[in-house]
Amino acid sequence: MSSANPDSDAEPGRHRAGGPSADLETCYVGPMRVRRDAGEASQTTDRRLLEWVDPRDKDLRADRTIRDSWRVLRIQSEFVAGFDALSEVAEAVTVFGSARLTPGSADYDLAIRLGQALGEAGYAVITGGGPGAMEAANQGAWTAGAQSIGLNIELPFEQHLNEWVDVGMNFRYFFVRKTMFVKYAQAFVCLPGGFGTLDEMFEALTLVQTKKVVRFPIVLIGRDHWGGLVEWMRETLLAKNMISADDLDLLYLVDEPGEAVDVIAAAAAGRGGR
Ligand SMILES: C/C(=C\CNc1ncnc2c1ncn2[C@@H]1O[C@H](COP(=O)(O)O)[C@@H](O)[C@H]1O)CO
Repeated sequence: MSSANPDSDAEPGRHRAGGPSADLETCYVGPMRVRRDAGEASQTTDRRLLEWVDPRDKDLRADRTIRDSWRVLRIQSEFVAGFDALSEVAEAVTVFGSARLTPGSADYDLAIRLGQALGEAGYAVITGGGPGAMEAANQGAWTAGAQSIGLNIELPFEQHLNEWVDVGMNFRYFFVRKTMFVKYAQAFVCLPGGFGTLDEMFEALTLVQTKKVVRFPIVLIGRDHWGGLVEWMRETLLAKNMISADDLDLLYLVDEPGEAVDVIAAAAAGRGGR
């Protein structure tokens, strides 16, 4: 492996006796599918990008400069690939939600129904391409005959695009993937979820609050899950004047997929859409 190419550690052509070994993990490094041992696999591209380098070490600092310059090209190429893959997507809604939902649970079923309702309303559905809510929303979209898009991310463990995705891409960089979630959607719907979903929801919220994004609503589906958080925003953040009352209006709390579709359609109509 060239030291000037810090993220390309697939080492093609390395031979091992005895064929594929059980202690190797299959994972994706950007678009590449590779088999590596667990230690190597935990070294994701994002982790290498954000790795701390001791600033007291002059040689390490110099090495970092070269590596980061090279890295910019890879980031650039990931943007190009993402723009190319998604430029033909028509009207789309990005759906976020827990990777840990299990088939048969009420929230998983809600995610399927949401994907289907969005698809039947004519929207392509974009998800993180993983398991749980993502897989369920993709299933719903696929069942409705809508475009079902999955934007996966390199993680430190085995990771596959779910089987319901018909346009899929594996990203190395979190922030590149996040750009695609926003750029090709006209609304976000957040299903019940944990830290990942909260991160995505708050990023969307700050983009809208700061008017970096002006075109879309953020719908939180599942009052049981989201109601407490919105209440905390009102009782704590608003009460302490850390947000304004208008900011709370950026979030739409609903329970049913049909209500989410209505909010999105109304927002589209308000900005001269369909
Ligand atoms: C934890 C598990 C799988 C992880 N796989 C993921 N694949 C793709 N996208 C993911 C994954 N995990 C999180 N995300 C993104 O964050 C959101 C969900 O995070 P949460 O913490 O589960 O709420 C989701 O919208 C994705 O974009 C299965 O064991």
